[in-house]
Amino acid sequence: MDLHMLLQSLPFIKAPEERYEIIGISNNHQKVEKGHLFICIKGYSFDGHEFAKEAVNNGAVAIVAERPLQLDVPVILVKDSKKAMAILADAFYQHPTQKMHLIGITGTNGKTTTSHLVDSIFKDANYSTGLIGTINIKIGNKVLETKNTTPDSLELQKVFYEMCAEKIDTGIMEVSSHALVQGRVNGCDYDVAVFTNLTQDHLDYHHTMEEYKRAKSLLFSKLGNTYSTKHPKFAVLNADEEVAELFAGETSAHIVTYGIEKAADFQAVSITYHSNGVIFTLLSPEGERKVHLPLAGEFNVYNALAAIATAYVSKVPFQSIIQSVEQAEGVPGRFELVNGGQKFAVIVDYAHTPDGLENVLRTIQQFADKRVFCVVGCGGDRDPSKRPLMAKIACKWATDPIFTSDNPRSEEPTAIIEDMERGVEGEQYIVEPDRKTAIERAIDLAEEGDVVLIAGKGHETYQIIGDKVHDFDDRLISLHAIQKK
Ligand SMILES: CC(=O)N[C@H]1[C@@H](OP(=O)(O)OP(=O)(O)OC[C@H]2O[C@@H](n3ccc(=O)[nH]c3=O)[C@H](O)[C@@H]2O)O[C@H](CO)[C@@H](O)[C@@H]1O[C@H](C)C(=O)N[C@@H](C)C(=O)N[C@H](CCC(=O)O)C(=O)O
Ligand SMILES: Nc1ncnc2c1ncn2[C@@H]1O[C@H](COP(=O)(O)OP(=O)(O)OP(=O)(O)O)[C@@H](O)[C@H]1O
Ligand SMILES: N[C@H](CCC[C@H](N)C(=O)O)C(=O)O
Ligand SMILES: [Mg+2]
Repeated sequence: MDLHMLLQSLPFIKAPEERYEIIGISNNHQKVEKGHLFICIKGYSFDGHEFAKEAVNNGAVAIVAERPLQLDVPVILVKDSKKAMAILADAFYQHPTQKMHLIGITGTNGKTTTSHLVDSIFKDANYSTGLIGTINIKIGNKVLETKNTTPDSLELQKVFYEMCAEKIDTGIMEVSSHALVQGRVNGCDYDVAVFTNLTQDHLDYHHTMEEYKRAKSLLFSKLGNTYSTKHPKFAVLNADEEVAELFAGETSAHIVTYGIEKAADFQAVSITYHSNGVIFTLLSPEGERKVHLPLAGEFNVYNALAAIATAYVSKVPFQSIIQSVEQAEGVPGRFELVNGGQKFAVIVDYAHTPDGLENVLRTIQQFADKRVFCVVGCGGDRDPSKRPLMAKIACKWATDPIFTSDNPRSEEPTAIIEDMERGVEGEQYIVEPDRKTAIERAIDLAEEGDVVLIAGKGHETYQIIGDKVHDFDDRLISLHAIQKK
């Protein structure tokens, strides 16, 4: 694309007089190829401006920067290069999200599960979908690995461009609070924005719940307020969450609600819980309907309601929605049962927040008749204030809590466990910092009728200790332990 044409998307920018053909955009100097535009981002760990020279050596023909740089190629100065990157990426990839139906899902817990439910509903109704989230990115049948739940604007718009090329009609994505604050989703033209819930997490980054709430609200405040040729827009909100009212007030989109406790457009009543699922009556604009959800736990009723409402406002036929929800498959690492022929249940679950852990343990309580083992740790370099809370919840709901490591990252594993122990004075628990040994211990101790919950890492196939990434999969390790037993 011609640089002049590309820069038209940024107002008040002085473009160089010469003409340059831009064949790609990069914000990492290692990914720069000949003919690229390099965007200097001042990040949390590095300052991209310091790599501008190397980017030029690697073939960059122009630079976008926040401060003047002495280089042999044109330097285009902007006030905020992260914001500029989102605008340029959207323009370079020809505004891909304006060409598809786009669904964004935010909230502390349930984004991955809800997005998978929405994805299968659309697929079952013969839509062609793209899915972006924690586990991976899917473009039709193609699967891409990803570092973040929500990629940066450059990667994101490129993925949407590829989706358009593959004739994907519906994009479904998880939108993290980090992404909202960092403008990774600027330029995304959402049709439906979905809110799951808000409970404590990420206070290391957002500092206060007020700030965290404000971050989440951005998905709704921006919905329907930007220029878009796609109408109508919908905000799908959890009526049982206090902040939903605030989000409703901030958007000009249509509001659709779902919930259990309060009256809502899509409400579940007469709920009965079983070990392998939930049966409820759905009250909806289409009338009353009994639903057999094959996923356990009240939290999955919320996820299913959010998915049903999202598909409904997207005009997927109601009959098809319900049929699909009733055949829902579990999401990897979410309440995933490990079966090695043993006489006790082993569940691997991605619960890594106080609310997530409490929900999953409460769900287990509904069917457990004997002991409940809970192997749990907390991630390093993440919100330390959730550590004592998660330990307390483990001791409240499990008969046999075992505190261990999650991904310690740069922190000392025993120091993280000490933080956890501050929440549980006088309680009975086992400490085993080595996660593999902790899992083996729980499985070794478990007897017929017991339940072993292995929480926190779900689908992850690695463990980060220091800056080393080791192969580690809770599901494989527990399966081997069962087989050894
Ligand atoms: C704290 C945080 O959010 N960091 C994110 C941020 O990185 P950053 O701005 O700090 O980038 P940086 O590493 O300082 O680099 C700055 C610039 O220099 C460039 N650079 C850097 C090094 C080099 O050798 N050459 C070079 O050109 C980089 O490409 C970049 O353009 O922007 C990057 C691109 O978007 C993200 O990958 C990165 O996520 C890190 C890996 C991370 O762990 N983030 C977590 C906290 C996160 O975002 N989590 C949420 C999910 C949370 C949830 O559960 O809800 C997520 O969406 O994943
Ligand atoms: N609606 C919900 N409310 C509360 N807890 C939930 C809900 N849905 C799932 N959980 C719990 O939270 C864990 C994570 O669920 P899921 O992966 O769907 O959330 P997420 O929002 O995508 O998380 P992340 O922010 O890490 O990507 C699950 O394993 C389960 O224990
Ligand atoms: N998206 C979350 C995932 C946490 C998963 C847990 N296993 C950990 O590493 O803390 C985060 O980055 O905070
Ligand atoms: Mg997720």
